[in-house]
Amino acid sequence: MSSEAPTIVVVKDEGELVAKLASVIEEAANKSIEEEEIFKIGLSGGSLIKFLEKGLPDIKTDWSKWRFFFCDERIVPEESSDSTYGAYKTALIGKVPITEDQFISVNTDLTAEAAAKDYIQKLAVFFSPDCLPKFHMLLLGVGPDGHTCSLFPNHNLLEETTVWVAPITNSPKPPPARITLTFPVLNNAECCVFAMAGAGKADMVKRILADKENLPAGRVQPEGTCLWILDEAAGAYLKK
Ligand SMILES: O=C1O[C@H](COP(=O)(O)O)[C@@H](O)[C@H](O)[C@H]1O
Repeated sequence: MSSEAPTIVVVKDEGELVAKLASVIEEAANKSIEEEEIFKIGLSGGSLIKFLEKGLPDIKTDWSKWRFFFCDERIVPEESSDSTYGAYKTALIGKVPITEDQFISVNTDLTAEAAAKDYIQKLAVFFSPDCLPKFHMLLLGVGPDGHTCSLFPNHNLLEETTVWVAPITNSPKPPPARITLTFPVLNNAECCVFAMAGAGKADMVKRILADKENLPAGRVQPEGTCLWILDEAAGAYLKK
């Protein structure tokens, strides 16, 4: 695990955050495509979706080389307002030149346990089964309790080291059934990026980045780089 401190970038407002996030993604995507002919990016849900809806259309890239994975997903029908895949389809299809088959989606017709196993099989098509998946980039959020992906404080999944993707059926935040990438996979990524805006995030940002409380999002310390992009409101309690 890297002991490097994360890089923290504070920009003025949500508009600048969207632009910065898009430029970071663009650079990583074009590098990966040049080197490997593919860009493997993991998406979180929640507030990140609207940042990507606004920022991705401006990216200059070979979109056909992108593959979108899910850092976590809720076990609900795609039509549900809780479905992360459903939200990304609405946010991105038709606005960036990508197709549904570029999303490696979770089979939410299954139970959480079966869906997690099935997603591991889907990942194994893109990553060697002999070692941990190495995503080019994982885009992450932080909930009000410090959770990231569907890794919640004091939950036994925080200690899960045997599987790439784990089920959870007692999520403290609804809906209760979800699947999530586990810490070994998060921390094997080439780059993890947190993007957060608004005063509502400020206290949690301070607890993780300044006070270094042992909260799930603070345990993301990847092999590669870790970048936090904040607007001034979210970064308000960090020392200048
Ligand atoms: O439930 C979830 O919450 C987190 C944080 O969402 P936010 O709206 O507070 O940014 C999200 O990263 C995760 O993917 C999602 O399932």
